[in-house]
Amino acid sequence: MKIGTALSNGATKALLLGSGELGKELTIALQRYGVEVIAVDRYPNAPAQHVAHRSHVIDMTDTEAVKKLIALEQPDFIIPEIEAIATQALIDIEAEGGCTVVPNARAIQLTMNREGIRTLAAEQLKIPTSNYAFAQSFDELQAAVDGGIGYPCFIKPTMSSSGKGQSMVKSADQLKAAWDYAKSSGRVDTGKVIVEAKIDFDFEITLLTVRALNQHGEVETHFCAPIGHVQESGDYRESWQPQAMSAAAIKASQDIAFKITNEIAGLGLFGVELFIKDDAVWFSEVSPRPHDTGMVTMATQKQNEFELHARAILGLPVDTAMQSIGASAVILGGVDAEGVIYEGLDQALSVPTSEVRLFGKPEAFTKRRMGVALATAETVDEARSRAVKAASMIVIKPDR
Ligand SMILES: Nc1ncnc2c1ncn2[C@@H]1O[C@H](COP(=O)(O)OP(=O)(O)OP(=O)(O)O)[C@@H](O)[C@H]1O
Ligand SMILES: NCC(=O)N[C@@H]1O[C@H](COP(=O)([O-])[O-])[C@@H](O)[C@H]1O
Ligand SMILES: [Mg+2]
Repeated sequence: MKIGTALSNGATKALLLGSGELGKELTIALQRYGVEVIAVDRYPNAPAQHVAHRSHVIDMTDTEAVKKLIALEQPDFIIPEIEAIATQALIDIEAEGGCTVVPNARAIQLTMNREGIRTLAAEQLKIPTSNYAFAQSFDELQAAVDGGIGYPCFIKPTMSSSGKGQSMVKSADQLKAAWDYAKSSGRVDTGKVIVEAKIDFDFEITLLTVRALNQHGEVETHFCAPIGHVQESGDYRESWQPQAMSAAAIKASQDIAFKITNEIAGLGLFGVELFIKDDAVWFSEVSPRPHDTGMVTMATQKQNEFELHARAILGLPVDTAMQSIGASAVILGGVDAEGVIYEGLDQALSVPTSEVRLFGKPEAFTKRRMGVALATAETVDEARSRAVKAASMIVIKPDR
C-alpha cells in the first residue's frame, strides 16, 4: 500500500482536540517537524495552549461546535487528545475528505466509548478480556453482576478516562454507590456503564505500538519495550520501562497489540493496555494516541512516544529503541486551588538523573495530575525510587 507522506503534500496544519499534558509534548514534537499546531480544549490556558501557535476554547462534546471550528481552521490533521469529543463530527468531516483524522475517525469512535472497543476486541477479534456487560439502569447492572460477573468487579462510565467515575466493588452493598458515581462522574454521560470482572493479574503493562510507513511506503508495526505501571483509583501513579516479562507473555502481548491496532488501522502510536498473569495476557483497552504511562519514554527512549506519534502521522521513519532504564512518578495537586505555586523544585532536581515536567494547569484539584518526575538508573527499582523521591519533593500551594 502506498500513502503519500504529509510533508511531500505540503500539509502542515494540525488541530489538537484536547490540550492536556500529552498534547503539550505532542505539540512540541510536531512543531519541531515544521507543523503549525492549533490547540483546543474545554478551558483556557490548557497545557498545550501555552506552546501552540493558536488556541481555541470550545465544548468539544458539541458536534456543531467542533464542525464549526474545523471549517474555520481547515486543518490537514485533526488529532484527538482526550476521551471527551463529539466523534460524529469527526466521522462526518472524514467522509467529506480533505483532512486526516488521526489515526482515523472509526478508531476514535471505537476507542472513545468502552462499548465499541470492548465489543470489537472480545466478540469480533476473540481477544481475551475480563468478563463484562453493559447496563443502562441499576437493575440491569445488578442483574449482570448476579448473573455471572460476580464480585469483585469494576464499574466504569463507558466514556471516561484517568479513572473518572470508576470504582471497584467488593460486595452487593457497594453496587448502588458505584452506579451513582459512574453515572455522575464520567467525562460524558452516555447513559451506559460497563461492569467488568476483576482480573487477578501479576502486573499490568502499556505496550506502545507504532504503525508507521517504511521506506517503501508500506505500513509497518513497531513495538516499544513494555511499560509497567501502578494505578490507584483507576489513575496512574508510577510507570517504568522495561517491565520484565516472560518471552511467551511478550509474544502474546505483541500478538494482541498487532491484532487490535491492525484492525483499527491508520498511522500513529497506540497505547495498548494489557493485564499479565504468568504467560497469560488479557486486553484491557487501547488509546489511539500517546498514553499517560508512556511519559516515561521522555527519559528512556531516543524518540519518545510524542515524537513517535508525530513521526508516524507525518509519514517519517521511527525508531522505538530504548536508551536507558527509567521511571516516572506523578505529581498530584494535593490541594484545590485556582492559581498555584510550586515549591521544592531545587530538592527534586537534586535527586540524581531526575527531571521534572510541570504541566502548568491553571487550576489544581487534590487528585489532578499537575506534573511528572522522571529518572533513569541501572535498575528499574532504583529508577522508580528516584522518580518517586523527586515527585515527593514538589509541594503545590495556592498562589495567595
Ligand atoms: N477488569 C479489571 N480487572 C483488574 N483491574 C482493572 C480492571 N479494570 C480496570 N482495572 C484497574 O483500573 C485501572 C484503570 O482502568 P481503565 O484503564 O479501564 O480506566 P481509564 O479510566 O480508562 O484509565 P486511563 O484513561 O488512565 O487508561 C487499570 O489500569 C487497572 O489497574
Ligand atoms: N489517561 C488519559 C490522560 O492522561 N489524558 C491526559 O490528561 C489530560 C486531561 O487532564 P485533566 O483531567 O487534568 O484536565 C488530557 O488532556 C490528556 O493530556
Ligand atoms: Mg486505562
